[in-house]
Amino acid sequence: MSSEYVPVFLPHRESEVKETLKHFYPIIRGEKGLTKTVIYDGPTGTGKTAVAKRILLSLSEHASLGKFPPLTTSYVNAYELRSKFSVFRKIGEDVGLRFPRKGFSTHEVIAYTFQTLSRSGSNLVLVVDEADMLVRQKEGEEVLYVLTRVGELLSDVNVGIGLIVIFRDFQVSTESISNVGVRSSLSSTVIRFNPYSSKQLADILWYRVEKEGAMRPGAVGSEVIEMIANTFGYDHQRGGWGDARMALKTLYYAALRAENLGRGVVLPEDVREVLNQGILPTPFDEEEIEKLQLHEKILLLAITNILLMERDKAYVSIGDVEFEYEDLCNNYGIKPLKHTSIWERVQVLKNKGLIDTRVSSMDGKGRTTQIALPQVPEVEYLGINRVPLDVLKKVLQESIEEELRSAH
Ligand SMILES: Nc1ncnc2c1ncn2[C@@H]1O[C@H](COP(=O)(O)OP(=O)(O)OP(=O)(O)O)[C@@H](O)[C@H]1O
Repeated sequence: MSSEYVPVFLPHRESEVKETLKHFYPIIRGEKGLTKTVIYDGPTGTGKTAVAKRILLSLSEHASLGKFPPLTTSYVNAYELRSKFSVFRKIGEDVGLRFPRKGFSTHEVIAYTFQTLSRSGSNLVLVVDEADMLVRQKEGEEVLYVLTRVGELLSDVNVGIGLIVIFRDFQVSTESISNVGVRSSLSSTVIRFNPYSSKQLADILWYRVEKEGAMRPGAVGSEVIEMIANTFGYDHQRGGWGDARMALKTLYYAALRAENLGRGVVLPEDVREVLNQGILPTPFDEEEIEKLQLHEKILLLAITNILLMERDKAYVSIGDVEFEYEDLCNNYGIKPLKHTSIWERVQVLKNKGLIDTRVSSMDGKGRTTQIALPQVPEVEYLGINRVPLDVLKKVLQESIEEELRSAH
């Protein structure tokens, strides 16, 4: 049930898998000297990463059995690897090379990596996840530039590259790309991942329970599955999240509750309790929060603290957030970041779907950025619509303290 798990079965995403493979066919067949790019675009929890990772796993399994010409696969997460050097070092590692942190230039890492692939006659299928982060910086644009033009940039290299670039909001992200070459190389095939309907979420939950063996057979019934699927399913008229991650996490927490109470069966009551306490039906997934960098956690805690103090407000100003953030840094005994870095981190949190921002004009005083936490979806039959701020606060505090402890 972990977000990191790559499911074997991906119901309702068969056509996306098929379309990607069709596009990559020349690369899989061993053709050299070309890059085939596919863009995945869609909101959070719609299966983009799961599909991409499943494709990598299947391709590398087939290649290792000798069913295809040699093929290397690689996955990079642009959010976790924030520099051009780290991205290419990870690709190099997946190719089987080891680069120390110091001593190699980015260009050398790129050259060695692709020369090694070329010499071994292998093609590369690469996933670049969370690319929204990448294209915000010039360095990030360069990553895509290099990947789409390896053949031109390195004359002694002859490889075929299949590239999946994953965006949460492709249109908005590409507007910020300044390099015309990068922009045109991304104007290729775009596969759109739509939010899941209730019916689709129910299938996904059933597959996870029965086919992937996440739970003991009989531990969960259709009432529970439908309750969760209906809560998070997307509908054209009603809207909704359509997010499989939230649906799976809710089932997971409901099962944990049942287990803690010594019960072998998940009941609607467990689901209701999870939704009521707001343990998860928001993007505030503990696994996601753990992955944030220290200052992002502190910023999120600052936003949470202000919202807890001013419960009638939905939005807080970035100025207030900065004050609270500096106070927290002082309390934790660490140096706060400067204004522009804070701004960048706010964009990171926004990109991760952890906060919403809007720009408002303050009676002639100029424009200011306002920040909010996304709301829990309206769950009519439960009458809930609130963000679990105290839960979030506790998770953040524990995570920050743990990180500071382990740094000492
Ligand atoms: N069709 C599906 N079948 C089974 N599990 C799925 C399916 N779609 C998504 N999931 C599961 O839902 C969770 C979220 O999916 P995933 O991480 O792929 O979403 P995403 O679109 O990449 O989201 P994000 O933009 O937040 O990274 C994962 O645990 C994944 O395994």
